Amino acid sequence: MLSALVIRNLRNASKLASVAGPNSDRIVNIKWSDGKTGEFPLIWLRDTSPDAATYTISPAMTARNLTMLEFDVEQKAKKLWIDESGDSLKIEWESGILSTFPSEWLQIRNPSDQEARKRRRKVYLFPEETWGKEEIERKLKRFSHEEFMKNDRVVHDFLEAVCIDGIAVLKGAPKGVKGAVEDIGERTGMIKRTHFGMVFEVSTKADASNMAYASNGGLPFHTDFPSLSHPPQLQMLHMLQSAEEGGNSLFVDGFHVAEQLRVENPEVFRILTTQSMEYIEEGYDVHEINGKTVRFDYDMCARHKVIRLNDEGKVNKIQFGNAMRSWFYDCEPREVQNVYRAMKTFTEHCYQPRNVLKFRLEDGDTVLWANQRLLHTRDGFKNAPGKSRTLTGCYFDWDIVKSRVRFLRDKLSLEQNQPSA
Ligand SMILES: C[N+](C)(C)CCCC(=O)O
Ligand SMILES: O=C(O)CCC(=O)C(=O)O
Ligand SMILES: [Fe+2]
Repeated sequence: MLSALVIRNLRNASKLASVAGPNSDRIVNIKWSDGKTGEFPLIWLRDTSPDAATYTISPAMTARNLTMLEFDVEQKAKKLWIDESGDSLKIEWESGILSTFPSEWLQIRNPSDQEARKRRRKVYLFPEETWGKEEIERKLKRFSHEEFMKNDRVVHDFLEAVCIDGIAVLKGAPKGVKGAVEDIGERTGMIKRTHFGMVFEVSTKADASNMAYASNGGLPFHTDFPSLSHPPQLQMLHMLQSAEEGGNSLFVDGFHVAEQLRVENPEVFRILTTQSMEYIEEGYDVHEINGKTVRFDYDMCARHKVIRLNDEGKVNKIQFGNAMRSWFYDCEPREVQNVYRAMKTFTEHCYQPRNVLKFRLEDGDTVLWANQRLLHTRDGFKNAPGKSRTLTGCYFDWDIVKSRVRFLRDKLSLEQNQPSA
């Protein structure tokens, strides 16, 4: 939707000076009075025309009315001109439709402006930098739980920090009171349910369904659920009862470790980005769903590369968990030794002091992080008599979290808000 901010900026947009074309490539050339220029494909102008015949824009929906089956991709303009005030480009199409493109509308979307394209790419909320210990200790963002619960701006800033830094902290929820995870979940969007329930509890339990529940020992660095083909993209933990000693939280930026390996150990990087690992998770978990205690049996199996690259060769996913790693290596037997060497080197990098963020969650603190980027763990702990270390937690997926960030940018007319249509 057009936010108040865009409307405000519209009044400040520089004037349109001239329009020429379309040329033989069906490009319309535009000049602004400040000297800026723009190349706009004619068919794109027809397709994105901000008028009610082209788009349905209501509070409940933003959607294109045109169908590709009926859309004439060769259609022509009858007439193109800049209105007298210089505020907008007008196009009258062969079909009779009249389009009006305000100057600011064209500036924001200018396809030949690299800055405009760069600005648009920020809408995906991808991280721009990875971190080591020093960087994250300097920039880790912490917010008040109470403020998060009542102030939308804090929800925005907290979730934005998680998108960019991969981790952020909420401090000081009422101590020892259950429900903080559910409350934060509601402010964030939709909790992602797993075979451990909507909200899980981490404490030492009999018949433990997971290593985190099995003892008060430390755990190895891992991402949660390499056993799933689509592991949750974010994880949250809230401290209900901290240990008397130990039980610290440790995090490492797996994207950072991967970039280190790319430079410092290319052979290990090659193996981890090409050889997939299989993970299994077989057992059952007993938890409550809608007030009923249920036993959920599972036999999960999935395979991933420890480091996944996107089409441009950028690191975009990390999956590793030694407890669930299976026995199967889909490669020649003589290659297996080097696969183990690679996993070992990767793990050693995760533990290097230059990479590790370590802090203690106090009672009432919550941490939310990117589960397909950061590896996490805890160190061993000792409980005070009668006080068993207990956390609650849940998972989210990026679409929901990022949707909330964009929604709040629009609702609060923040500078980072971007148009949908
Ligand atoms: C924390 N818990 C038990 C809900 C899930 C752990 C998933 C994993 O160990 O990969
Ligand atoms: O006990 C902890 O602090 C974390 C345990 C863990 O790895 C998890 O809950 O996923
Ligand atoms: Fe975990």
